[in-house]
Amino acid sequence: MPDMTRQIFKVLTLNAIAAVGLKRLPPELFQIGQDMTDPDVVLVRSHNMHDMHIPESVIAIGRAGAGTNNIPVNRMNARGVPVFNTPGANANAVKELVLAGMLMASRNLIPALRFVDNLEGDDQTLHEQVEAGKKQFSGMELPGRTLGIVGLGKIGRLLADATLKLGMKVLGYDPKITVESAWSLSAEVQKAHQIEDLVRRSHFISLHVPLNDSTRHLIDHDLVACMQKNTILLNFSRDAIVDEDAILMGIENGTIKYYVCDFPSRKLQHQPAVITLPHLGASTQEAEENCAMMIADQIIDYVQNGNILHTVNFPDVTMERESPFRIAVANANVPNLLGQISTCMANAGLNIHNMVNKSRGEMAYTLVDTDNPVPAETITAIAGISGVLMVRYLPEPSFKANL
Ligand SMILES: NC(=O)c1ccc[n+]([C@@H]2O[C@H](COP(=O)([O-])OP(=O)(O)OC[C@H]3O[C@@H](n4cnc5c(N)ncnc54)[C@H](O)[C@@H]3O)[C@@H](O)[C@H]2O)c1
Ligand SMILES: O=C(O)[C@H](O)COP(=O)(O)O
Repeated sequence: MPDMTRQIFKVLTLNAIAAVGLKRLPPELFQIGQDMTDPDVVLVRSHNMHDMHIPESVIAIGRAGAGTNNIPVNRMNARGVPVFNTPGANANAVKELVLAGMLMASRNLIPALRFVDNLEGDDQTLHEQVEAGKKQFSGMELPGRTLGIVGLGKIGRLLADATLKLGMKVLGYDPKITVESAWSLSAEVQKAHQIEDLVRRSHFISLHVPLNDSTRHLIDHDLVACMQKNTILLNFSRDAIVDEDAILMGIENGTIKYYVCDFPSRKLQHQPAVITLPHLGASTQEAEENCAMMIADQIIDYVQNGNILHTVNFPDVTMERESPFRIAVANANVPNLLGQISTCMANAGLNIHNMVNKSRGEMAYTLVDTDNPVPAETITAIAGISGVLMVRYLPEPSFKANL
């Protein structure tokens, strides 16, 4: 059970988080460092946390970015620790880099640059070689071409809007599309019912799905075999969304003209038809600052009020403060747990002022405001209920001093 008398929360940063975000964490409440023992909160970007010991003191992990495949979310589920991320905060940066990737590929810009770099002789000779050599880099234009977007979330939708404005036809595939995404998706995006259908009909294919068990090697030999000749495939999601052997086979047999991605690997290095960037998708000042500010605000609200917005393992649960006394409970989503929590509170003679309970998959989360202070024994009793994963008592600061 977290230490409820703690006045200062220790924040361990595993990557550089933009200063403008860290500054939002009030110094009277948060102590921030890269080398922090027993942290309460971990802030991270792409640092791989899978092999890391995550101390029992941790009550939240904040990913300043979108992908959480570098975080052991299942392990955190078992401990009732929410894993926050910042959906959309870096989406424009990725969209712009995908557009750059499409243009680099459609106009053969990388081999063209290499060609110019290797020219020798005086200006006159250079000029002659340029005019004689440029035809090998003749490209194609985007209007009228079809872009297939796999994953119509924050990035996929922005990319759809931008490419429609460039005159492209856009096909979309997303069997798990959210209601919010569907509402904000342009009506001009045509729906592909199967990914094979999208792949067959697209000149460009761009991947914008999270990496998980169902998307690992989504682009495999079978799907590459469905592609048109000279397809341009863009992957700014994660390396393992594609089977690199299938990509290299597709390049060899002329199915894939370019594979443009953000994830270098030994297999892909020095392949002329592969354009690899060093994981630059979210590396703009704007995206880094947006992510840092968003994650800081979410963490402050969670630490102080128990409110949860934008995690990958908890339901969104927020409740306005109407009373100074609040408990937050993360528990397994099984019958009768709420009843047992209420019983503990009734046993202490506590009147419930307001309460909200939501579940997401196997995780449930409850906020309860009471009219009176919650005794330490009641918190201990709730923590002892089988299935309760984490309990926090969150009195408003002036009441906390009395704990
Ligand atoms: N290169 C970078 O620097 C960079 C930056 C940001 C995000 N990313 C990656 O891009 C991914 C997407 O980011 P986002 O902000 O758009 O996330 P998002 O959660 O807003 O969108 C992901 C979409 O993928 C859909 N999806 C899930 N499984 C699918 C499947 N099997 N087939 C088709 N669609 C599926 C979801 O329904 C959702 O709409 C992130 O998870 C991250 O891995 C990379
Ligand atoms: O998923 C993401 O948000 C991106 O991959 C960005 O990663 P980064 O924060 O390490 O640049």
